[in-house]
Amino acid sequence: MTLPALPGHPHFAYRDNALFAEDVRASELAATYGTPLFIYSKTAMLSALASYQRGFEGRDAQICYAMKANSSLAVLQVFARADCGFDIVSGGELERVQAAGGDLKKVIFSGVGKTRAEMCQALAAGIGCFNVESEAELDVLSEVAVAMKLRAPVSIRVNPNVDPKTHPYISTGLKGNKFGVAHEDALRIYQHAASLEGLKVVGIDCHIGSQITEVTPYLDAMDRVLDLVAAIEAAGIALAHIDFGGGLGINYSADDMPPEADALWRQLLAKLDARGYGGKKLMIEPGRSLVGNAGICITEVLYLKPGEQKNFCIIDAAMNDLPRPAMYQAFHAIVPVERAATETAGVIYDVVGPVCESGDWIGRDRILDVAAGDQLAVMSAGAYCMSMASNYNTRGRAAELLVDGDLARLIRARETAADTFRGELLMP
Ligand SMILES: Cc1ncc(COP(=O)(O)O)c(C=O)c1O
Ligand SMILES: N[C@@H](CCCC[NH3+])C(=O)O
Repeated sequence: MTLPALPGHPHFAYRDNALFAEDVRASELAATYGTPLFIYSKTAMLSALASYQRGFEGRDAQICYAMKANSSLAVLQVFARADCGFDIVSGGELERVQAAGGDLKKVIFSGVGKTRAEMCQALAAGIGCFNVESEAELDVLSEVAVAMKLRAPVSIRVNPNVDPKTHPYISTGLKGNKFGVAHEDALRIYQHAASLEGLKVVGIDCHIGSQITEVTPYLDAMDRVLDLVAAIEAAGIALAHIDFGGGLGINYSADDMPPEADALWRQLLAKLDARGYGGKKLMIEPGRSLVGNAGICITEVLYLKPGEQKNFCIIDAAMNDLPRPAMYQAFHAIVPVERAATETAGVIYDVVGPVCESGDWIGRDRILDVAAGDQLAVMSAGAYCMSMASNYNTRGRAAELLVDGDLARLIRARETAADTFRGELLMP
């Protein structure tokens, strides 16, 4: 049996057949903290960030980490300390930025359904920009700001109608998606925004989708957005910044080969320069590409269940911990935490969790050489795993660790059952 290469994980590697997270042996962490267990590498996060920073060297650019990818406080702290802003989508995320010590002036607030209460909260906090997604939202935001005797800094999310060539559930910039305003309506809506008393137009933004592995959709979206910038500024509305969103993919397997962030931005900046907008302030909102390959989830094999059609490898992590396979048929590599010294043929398994749903699978048709009690690592689990985790089947959410060199720190305690029903009340 040929063991799969670890896709894109320089900070999670085997040493003498034992998987290490930076300089810490994963099996030792699992023995101390139990499973399922998320382990993040701080170095991996900072090196992913460094690729963007290299790409933007010498430019006026602000990286706003899209914290929906992983909003654990210690993860936010890593990015806040590295001078990042944050892209948020709820008042709850704003409170997380505050709790992690982030700079509120570097916060941008995206999302199609901001409530008045969230607008008040964000205005009072003094965030940097509201990325507004509809004309109706502009009117409400202006009203809320006027009532608070403030002016809300706004950018309007335009929908460039570009196919990002990714899973349909995570493409966002096509006609028919709920996000942003249509390209052809954008100028009129900007003129409306500029006329509202409670608003100050500061920028324009777009975000075309997630797990994008090609450069062309970005180049096309940039052209479409720059066409609008020209038209909006010709109408007398100045745009201080352009925000190109997030979306850059990671390599979950050898089939996904996205460009490096610095290489992507070299091409995008060349276009920006060629079109005469190289001096504009730039913003981006990367999520997955900063944290996705900086995390793994360690799980224990509970049972092996041979079957006529399928063999099942039942693990203690489930769709409530790792929802991406159930939601998008997403692929995560699954590898042994301690490899056998000699290779065997292995057996083909569907790797499934204990949740009562047929959709509760983590990997299909995986060749594994495992026994009950062994540990497996689900790779590329830093993004959209813990942040989308649930308590379905009254399963407490997993513990999380942050590793930095040979130091591992608990950054989230494992949830107990009592944690999951705190706040629930019995009838008198
Ligand atoms: C508005 C917005 N910005 C940024 C992101 C981050 O995307 P990604 O994690 O693909 O970089 C998303 C999620 O797709 C988003 O909806
Ligand atoms: N949750 C998705 C990405 C959604 C991006 C948010 N707009 C995923 O895991 O791939």
